[in-house]
Amino acid sequence: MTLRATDVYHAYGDETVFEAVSLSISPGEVVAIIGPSGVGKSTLLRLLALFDAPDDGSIEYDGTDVWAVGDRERLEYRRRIGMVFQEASLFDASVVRNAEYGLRVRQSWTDRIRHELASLVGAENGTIEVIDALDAVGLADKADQDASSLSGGEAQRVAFARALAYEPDALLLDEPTSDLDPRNTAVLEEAIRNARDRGIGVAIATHDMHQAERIADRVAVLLEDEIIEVGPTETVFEEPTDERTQQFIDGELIY
Ligand SMILES: Nc1ncnc2c1ncn2[C@@H]1O[C@H](COP(=O)(O)OP(=O)(O)OP(=O)(O)O)[C@@H](O)[C@H]1O
Repeated sequence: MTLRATDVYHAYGDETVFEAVSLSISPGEVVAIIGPSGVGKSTLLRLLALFDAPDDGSIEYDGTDVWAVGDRERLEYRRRIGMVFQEASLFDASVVRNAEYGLRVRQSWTDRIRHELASLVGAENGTIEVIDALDAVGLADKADQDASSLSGGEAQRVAFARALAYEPDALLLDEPTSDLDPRNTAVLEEAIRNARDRGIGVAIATHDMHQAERIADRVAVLLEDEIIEVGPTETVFEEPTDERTQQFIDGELIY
């Protein structure tokens, strides 16, 4: 499913965040959104995830203006999106209970059928999708552990598994590794690549330029109310068309 923001204007009260932002995320690509703190990266992800409606412009999923359809249809679209925030925000329950939360919200099969199928393939502590998702972040062996006993990095990996478990069409990631050490970051980056390779479209807001270089297919630079540049990662980092992009990457553009 292709997500697209077209000429989106958004403000909080009198404070304009951006004027006319356009960005698309296609199936099977990772798009990194970079830019200074407070420029609106999280806001853009929230708009793409349908948490908030844009004040002007449109958000389209596969060409459908999702704020022009009814609430029920929009909810169906919303369920096709997985979102991961900077904070894992897990429930006080086991790892597997946390990881299966999104799936429960979306599920169309009964628990019993899912668990029966899971037990057929030897995944006794959860459904197939949940065990797969926990496996993708290297935590299948901790499925029955209390989430409260996890490290911050492991908790964030469970939050990613929770988003992955119900097989979303797109993943929107808001600085998901900003509090993580290099090892946990590497595990999540590998899981992001694998999700991309399975056809999931990924948008990630990040302050880590090296991370953007490592995992993004395209990079969008958000600055001064607009996206000043968007293009293939190598082009944006090696031969940016806007001199402010180079200044930002070099750390010379401070807001
Ligand atoms: N709920 C809100 N109410 C009012 N203002 C808000 C709200 N959320 C964000 N803002 C403001 O909108 C602007 C953009 O915030 P946003 O969090 O989208 O930026 P960001 O680029 O993600 O920042 P960071 O990199 O620090 O996470 C900021 O000036 C912020 O203070």
